[in-house]
Amino acid sequence: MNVIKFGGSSLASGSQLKKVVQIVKEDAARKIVVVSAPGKRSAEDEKVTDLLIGFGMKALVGHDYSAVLSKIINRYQSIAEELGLGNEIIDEIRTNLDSLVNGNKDEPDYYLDAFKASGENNNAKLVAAYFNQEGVPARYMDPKEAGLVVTNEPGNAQVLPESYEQLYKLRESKEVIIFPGFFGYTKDGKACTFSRGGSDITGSILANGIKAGLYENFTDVDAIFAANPNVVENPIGIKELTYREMRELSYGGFSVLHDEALQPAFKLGIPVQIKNTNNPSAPGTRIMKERQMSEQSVIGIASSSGFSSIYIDKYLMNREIGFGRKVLEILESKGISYEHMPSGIDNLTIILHSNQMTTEEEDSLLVQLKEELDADSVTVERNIALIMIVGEGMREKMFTMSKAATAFSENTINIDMINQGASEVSVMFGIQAKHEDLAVKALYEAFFVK
Ligand SMILES: Nc1ncnc2c1ncn2[C@@H]1O[C@H](COP(=O)(O)OP(=O)(O)O)[C@@H](O)[C@H]1O
Ligand SMILES: N[C@@H](CC(=O)OP(=O)(O)O)C(=O)O
Repeated sequence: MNVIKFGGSSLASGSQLKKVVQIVKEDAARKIVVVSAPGKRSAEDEKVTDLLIGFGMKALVGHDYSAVLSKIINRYQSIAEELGLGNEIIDEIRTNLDSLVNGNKDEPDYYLDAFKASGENNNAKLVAAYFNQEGVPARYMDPKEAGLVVTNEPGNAQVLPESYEQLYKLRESKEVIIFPGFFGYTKDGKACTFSRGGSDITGSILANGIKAGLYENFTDVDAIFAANPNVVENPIGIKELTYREMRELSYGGFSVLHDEALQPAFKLGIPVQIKNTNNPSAPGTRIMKERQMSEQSVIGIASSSGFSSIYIDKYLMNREIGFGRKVLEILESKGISYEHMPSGIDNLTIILHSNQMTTEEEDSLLVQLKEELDADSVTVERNIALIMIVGEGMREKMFTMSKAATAFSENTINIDMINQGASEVSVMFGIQAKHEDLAVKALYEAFFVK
């Protein structure tokens, strides 16, 4: 039995949904279908989730939301009309959207999460109606009824372990199950979403819960490419990846699969297959425990921006017992998480997501670090991008670092930080964000073209 997830791009219009039903019909193992909210039909289009956030924000502060609400209803309506579905489903969606406004505004994060979750929830109902019309017996599944329980962290929910056992019973369904992605319910019954792009996580959780043979993730590209196709022209497609490689690449910026979406499948060794809804016969990319090794040491190059790098310098730091603990305690007291912390004898760099602080808060953090640590200097670099080169084969090949360093220097890109993960599956470079695309192109050229 397989779990099959369709992303927003695969559900953006009626013609996309026609492909989806065809794909599900082709393989009787495809019993659990996870759906996102309708995504973009073109580069300029808006995702229904983004429209819902706009709707929720306006409703929260009492502003006029009628225009954005009409846009949302029109998205569902145009899909329903294209598919020849009756008015019933649109009436149901309209009633649901109207009711969201009356949620509890005393808890703004949960209030907004109910809006966000409705995008996939209403779409799952629409997709189930369409499947039945097309002769595929299907049933919408409410995540609450299914027992998908999550932590009380709106916009960043984590699955609770008891969910897996509860979800196992979905195997018994005679009909194809249409399960809305992106959210679950807290123990006290509130809808709570995963982070953005989180329908991928739902698919993986369900794959674990029903002990699936395969988790198929359908999107709008033929494969996971060795570099972001929006940066590098015609990058090569990757046939196979290990879980570890994919984890590093999706963390590093390969937005095609959410970086939290591997763990549940990985725990049971369930392979994940990325496929293209618009070209389902393309083999796609398979992610699994082990892969066939090739001559190629590096398998992918990822990048992401929006980081700050705080540099702390103190003579004899290496001798000072508890120095690292003090640094981390200061971050913890401010509710700040850090991404990486490479260190030298007398210095330490902390890489963190810039969006955790305003510039003023960052300045006051620097003062606090300097004073409480009695540091010689504490400085910050903003607008840092992280570039990651990833590949299991890097452990054996000694020249990877020199090749990367040459690519940077030939393009006069200064490396602010280097961090080799303990797993030796990746190396990370911190550079000025303005050089991000150039760095990816240069590394792609060095490892895949030359
Ligand atoms: N290395 C990569 N390989 C493939 N796609 C990538 C990569 N990096 C970024 N992407 C982008 O990810 C997109 C697919 O992810 P997403 O938009 O979340 O799809 P969906 O709507 O199916 O959830 C692709 O269209 C592509 O632009
Ligand atoms: N619709 C949600 C969740 C999601 O996973 O969407 P998509 O599959 O289109 O990335 C979002 O936009 O964040």
